[in-house]
Amino acid sequence: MEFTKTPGWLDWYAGPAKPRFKLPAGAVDAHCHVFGPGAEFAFAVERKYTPCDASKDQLFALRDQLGFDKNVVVQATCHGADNTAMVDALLHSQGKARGVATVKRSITDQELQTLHDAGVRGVRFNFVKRLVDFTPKDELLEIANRIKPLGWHVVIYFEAVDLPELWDFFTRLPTTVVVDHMGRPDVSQPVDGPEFELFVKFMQQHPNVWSKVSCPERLSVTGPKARNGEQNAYADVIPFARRIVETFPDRVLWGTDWPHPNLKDHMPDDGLLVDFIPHIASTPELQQKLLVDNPTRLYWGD
Ligand SMILES: O=C(O)c1cc(C(=O)O)oc(=O)c1
Repeated sequence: MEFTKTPGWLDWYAGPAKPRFKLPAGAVDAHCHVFGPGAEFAFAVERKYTPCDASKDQLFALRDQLGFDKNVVVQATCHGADNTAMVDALLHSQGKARGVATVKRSITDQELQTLHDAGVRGVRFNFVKRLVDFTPKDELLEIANRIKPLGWHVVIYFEAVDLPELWDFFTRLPTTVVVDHMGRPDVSQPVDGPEFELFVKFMQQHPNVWSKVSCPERLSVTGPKARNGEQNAYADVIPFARRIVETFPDRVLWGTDWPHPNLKDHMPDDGLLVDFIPHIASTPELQQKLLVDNPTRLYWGD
């Protein structure tokens, strides 16, 4: 099938810099996606955007260029609950990729087992209204209870302003819960202001909650952008990510978010995004946990 990209769509950055920061051996890019290719893996009818293609081979080339060992491929909303493209990436990764799927309550036990055998270790629940239609909470809770015996976790994506309303639901989830992109804080507010304090409290009170300290390019208001060799990109996000890494060193993950869906302003150079990591995990010990130990435990623990 032929697809026309959403107007204004920014394609991923070709030819990223070799990072100056040398990733530790066994490092995992724990949040990235594949898009299609649309001609092979059609985008979902219910999608809210139509991206450029971003294939598994292009993802694996990026992995090698940046110096990562492995990937966690998260089902992108443009593929809805059709996990075929993501699973195809896992199956062609030679054990170097795990996945997070989107499933509906109609999924059978056999289908769940097939996803598990391919390398899926979690499901994603999305509450960002511009990306997905609403799914009833009882359906999500039912799914969470069904994936728990497989040893999977739940990945949640939401905006910081919605945390109060979603709190009761999140805290009822029976599995490990991984928050995408630090719950999307408004980084123009103080790092010790009420909004981010609520997120810290969420993690403090619930030891099953982890966070990805990813997507500075989405959260930053002031920049500077990770382009043209910039070594001090997204300065306004650093205090937020650093606080989470230093307070919860054993419950944090990092990912590129390649191919960076729905960016409006600029497309980062993924090599320079890797150079952002030492600003938020400032010691070799914190880097080892963030990039190797935590993702390996969560995704390759079995
Ligand atoms: O903020 C976004 O637009 C976004 C979208 C998706 C997706 O469409 O799956 O995933 C992300 O991690 C972030």
